[in-house]
Amino acid sequence: MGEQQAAGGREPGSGRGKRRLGVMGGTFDPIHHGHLVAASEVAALFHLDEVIFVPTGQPWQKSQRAVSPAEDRYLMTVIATASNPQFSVSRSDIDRGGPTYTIDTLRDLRAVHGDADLFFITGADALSQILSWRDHEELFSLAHFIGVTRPGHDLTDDGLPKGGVSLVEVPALAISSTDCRGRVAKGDPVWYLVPDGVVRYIDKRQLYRGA
Ligand SMILES: Nc1ncnc2c1ncn2[C@@H]1O[C@H](COP(=O)(O)OP(=O)(O)OP(=O)(O)O)[C@@H](O)[C@H]1O
Ligand SMILES: O=C(O)c1ccc[n+]([C@@H]2O[C@H](COP(=O)([O-])O)[C@@H](O)[C@H]2O)c1
Repeated sequence: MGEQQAAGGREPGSGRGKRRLGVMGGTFDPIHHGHLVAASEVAALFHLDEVIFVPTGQPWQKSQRAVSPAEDRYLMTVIATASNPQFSVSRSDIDRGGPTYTIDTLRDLRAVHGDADLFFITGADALSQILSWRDHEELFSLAHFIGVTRPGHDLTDDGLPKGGVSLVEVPALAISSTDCRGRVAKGDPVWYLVPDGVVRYIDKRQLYRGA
């Protein structure tokens, strides 16, 4: 485990006294322990003051399937992060409306958080697609990107701007939201794959029964 590479041989933004904010964007349908471990590990390695989880409004690259209502995904994210004082949740992508683009997420956060250093945390699968994201050339001027290992996906920064991305190995948890939804649909347990409160919320709202 540990950081494989940090831009310029040191952690970006360190020693400048600015707030260091992690941004963990995701559809979180549902949020699971893979997301939480990734955020926690990056927060420790990069000395982040806070990690802001940002549930997507409309994830345009997931349009081939029905995504659960944004309010359910938002509330599950709040429940999952509530016990960690370093974690918070933003409604920015949900309240903006329309398809969610990370360029807008980062612009909104920059407007609210002034001159803080932003660190966008993303999994190996998402990192490999980043050149297909809207305005990807500008993304790297707004935040430093941290790609984390994810079982089944190679972690590589091939083709990405030098200095714009750090690669980090986190404890591997072979959990995906797709798998969690499939398990609920089959009546299999999701205890310990997602936080206890999220298990209860899924049950209360009868989510994923027909997934
Ligand atoms: N087990 C995991 N380990 C590390 N990173 C993960 C893991 N699961 C998801 N991520 C990362 O978290 C971010 C948000 O993920 P997302 O909400 O799409 O979850 P997901 O499990 O990939 O969902 P789905 O299975 O529905 O595609 C992405 O950058 C993704 O790569
Ligand atoms: O900006 C884009 O064009 C873009 C395209 C695909 C995904 N993203 C972001 O990547 C993060 C993970 O997305 P997802 O769909 O894997 O949950 C989330 O914050 C998305 O908004 C962003």
